[in-house]
Amino acid sequence: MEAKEQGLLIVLSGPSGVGKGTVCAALRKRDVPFTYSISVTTRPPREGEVDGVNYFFKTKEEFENMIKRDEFLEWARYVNHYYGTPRRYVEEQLNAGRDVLLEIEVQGALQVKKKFPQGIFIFLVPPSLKELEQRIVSRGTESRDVIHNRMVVAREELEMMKHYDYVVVNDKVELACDRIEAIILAEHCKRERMMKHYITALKEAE
Ligand SMILES: Nc1nc2c(ncn2[C@@H]2O[C@H](COP(=O)(O)OP(=O)(O)O)[C@@H](O)[C@H]2O)c(=O)[nH]1
Ligand SMILES: Nc1ncnc2c1ncn2[C@@H]1O[C@H](COP(=O)(O)OP(=O)(O)O)[C@@H](O)[C@H]1O
Repeated sequence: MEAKEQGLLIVLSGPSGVGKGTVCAALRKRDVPFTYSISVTTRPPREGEVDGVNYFFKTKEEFENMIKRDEFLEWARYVNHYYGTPRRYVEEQLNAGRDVLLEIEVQGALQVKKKFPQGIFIFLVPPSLKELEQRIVSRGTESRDVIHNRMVVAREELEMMKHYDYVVVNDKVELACDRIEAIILAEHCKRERMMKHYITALKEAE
């Protein structure tokens, strides 16, 4: 008898500059078998970002047409730009039994929680707010004004931690990855998930 698991929807959020991108890149190197959803955004590409790899970069009009056609699982406006998760790819991957990781901000995560209450919601936090600002400054991709706006939003976002199932401190990247891997491993072993599959498998074997 084989207990085949369904894919898990994993949502990772956290304030700008906390290290979401860095931690996801480190998880990729570990060959953790996630499917990473690629978001659509109206934000201009940063140096080194590639269309279709980091994001699908679209105009405001293109984005708004995608909203009208109901092509997003969730979407939000964040610091003057639109960001959204294309629905179809995520649904296909979950149905194929693959875990899908969404790296999205809080408003979008709350929309996903309504549609997928069984999702796993992880909030990445910095060791301190001072360290957070330093990371955004040292990344060197944002102007002083944008950094100020992002710090204002970051303070509000930290309040939203209460909507998440898990909080992971990104003190050291490898430790943060260990924690995320541990959470996902444990979630795969959850009794209610396993029981559902065993009951299905038992019924099929009857
Ligand atoms: N709701 C939503 N947020 C997204 C999506 N893609 C990225 N984001 C979030 O948008 C915020 C800004 O992303 P970005 O401009 O790449 O900056 P950075 O993540 O701070 O480096 C981050 O909190 C991302 O997690 C998406 O598809 N939907
Ligand atoms: N654990 C960490 N310790 C020190 N610096 C980090 C850590 N995680 C990320 N950084 C640095 O912080 C900056 C912001 O990280 P990034 O992944 O771009 O954040 P986000 O995607 O959350 O906006 C980058 O310069 C990155 O190298």
